[in-house]
Amino acid sequence: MKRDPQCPEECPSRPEPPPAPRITPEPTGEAEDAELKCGSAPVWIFGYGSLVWRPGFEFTSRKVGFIRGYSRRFWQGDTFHRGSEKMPGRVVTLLEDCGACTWGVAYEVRGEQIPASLQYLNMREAVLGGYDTKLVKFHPQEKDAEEPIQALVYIATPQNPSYLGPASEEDIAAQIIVSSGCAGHNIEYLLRLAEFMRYFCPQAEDKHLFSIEEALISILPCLCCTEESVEETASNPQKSKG
Ligand SMILES: N[C@@H](CCC(=O)N[C@@H](CS)C(=O)NCC(=O)O)C(=O)O
Repeated sequence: MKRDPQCPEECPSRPEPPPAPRITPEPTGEAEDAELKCGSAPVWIFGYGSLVWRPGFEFTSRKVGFIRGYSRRFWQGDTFHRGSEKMPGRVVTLLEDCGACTWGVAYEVRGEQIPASLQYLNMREAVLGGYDTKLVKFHPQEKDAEEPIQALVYIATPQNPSYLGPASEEDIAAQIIVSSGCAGHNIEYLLRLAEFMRYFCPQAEDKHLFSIEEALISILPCLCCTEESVEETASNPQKSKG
């Protein structure tokens, strides 16, 4: 399979850093509190799913780029944001995959933004979504970017109770079509991620993502028409089946 040109052919020589300790949003003491709030060091948060188009927290800057050694997969179930207990939706997580790359957005947070963003993401990703935190090396797409940036990433591992694991792209598309939750329809989640990749990372490959989008459009052909029809179908998929 052709690899993304940015990715190494062989596995990265150095193993990834150990998983980040679970970050408690409230600093433990005065010193930590002051450091977090007034510390000059920024924290970078890497998003590769809904975070690329709906971060939901304040940030100082953001960069498009990639992390090595992972593939993005719609293998995490979601019974809150894009699904329900009865009809879980499917959202993305990362699968360790030597030689692969996952493209997304890294957000720089500083000062007061740090505790606020971590508290918000702890609730959205960990408590409601079943994701764990890990530290990874983020490679900005700018050609003149020297060093990779250490970033925090939220990954749903197979051990979390909402993990669904592999399925055919057709079955994943069919599950997405019938799922919606508090944040909106699962169709919107898929299409906005595909739109982000086409617009901001046109050079990147993501066969899994675009195969699911293709399967979804073959089931709901109206989706390839206009933005309005996408909104319309996302809010009322039964009607668009004709
Ligand atoms: N951690 C990934 C995936 C995040 C994700 O999609 N998490 C779900 C939680 S189940 C979410 O935040 N959904 C909000 C939404 O769908 O708008 C990322 O960095 O983007």
